[in-house]
Amino acid sequence: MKADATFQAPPPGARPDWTIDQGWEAYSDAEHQVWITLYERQTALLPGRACDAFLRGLDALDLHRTGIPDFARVNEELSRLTGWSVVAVPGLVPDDVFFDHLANRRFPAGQFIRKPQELDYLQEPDIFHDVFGHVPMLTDPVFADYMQAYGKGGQRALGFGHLHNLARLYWYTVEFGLMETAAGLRIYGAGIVSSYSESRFALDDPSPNRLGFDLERVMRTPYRIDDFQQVYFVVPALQTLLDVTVETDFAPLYARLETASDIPIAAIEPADRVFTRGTQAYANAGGRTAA
Ligand SMILES: C[C@H](O)[C@H](O)[C@H]1CNc2nc(N)[nH]c(=O)c2N1
Ligand SMILES: N[C@@H](Cc1ccccc1)C(=O)O
Ligand SMILES: [Fe+2]
Repeated sequence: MKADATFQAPPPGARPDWTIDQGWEAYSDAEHQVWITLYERQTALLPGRACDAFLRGLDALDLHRTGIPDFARVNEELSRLTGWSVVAVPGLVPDDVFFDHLANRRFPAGQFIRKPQELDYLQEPDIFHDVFGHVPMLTDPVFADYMQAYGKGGQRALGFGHLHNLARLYWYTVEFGLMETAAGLRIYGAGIVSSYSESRFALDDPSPNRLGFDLERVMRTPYRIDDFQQVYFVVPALQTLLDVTVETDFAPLYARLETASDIPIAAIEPADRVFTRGTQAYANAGGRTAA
């Protein structure tokens, strides 16, 4: 289901808000096995790589090794912790629908799971990316508030015609964010923690730039949806991310962005705080199509 302008009505069987029943009883043994394989690979890799909030959330929700989690069970704990819940959707939903869910502390998660032959690369977010990647962070009170604020900000950005700028903020934080900690850089972005290869690449590979997070800078930086990122942005703490985004009125920022040029994806600007000056070797060699 592509969330493009030609398909804005919910598919047959979905509710007006695009949600569907998870239908947990209907997952096959093979589908549960895909979850278990992915879960075990990631949980072996993530201690020392994912941030504490993610690892704590993973423990708290007990997204068990025994198969695809039942949203009803996850929601008991999640709603108790931060008032968030997970709702099932058929795939990508239109932007306004997505933001309405977030603004009401509902996270729309794909109901389907990837096929065993596509463990490592997906076009559309499946239940593993959405639930394993995103939901643990929603147990953190600060991140929980950030996601809700983002949903409200999304509604506002649509009104200003600046969703493309706000989408970059989501991409470089919620999906591909890194955090600076006393123990070193850690991952909090869902696109990284749910990926076996990128959870190593994002922290260890000499190729990508790793730069300090700056709101306007991020909103001027395009991103890649087809391969590992060429730049990651590092926040000092989740609280800092929440504070700057909530305290900044984006309206004047959007107005400035009308005339500001995009920053080339691999560029380093004089004002950037540089954690890693990447070689860009991976991207320059052609990325995943060359590998
Ligand atoms: C910009 C916006 O955040 C993005 O395009 C939305 C659209 N619809 C979505 N729908 C689902 N199910 N999951 C998503 O992450 C998104 N992302
Ligand atoms: N402060 C933003 C809203 C927002 C908050 C948090 C994250 C993203 C956006 C605005 O004025 O539009
Ligand atoms: Fe995602």
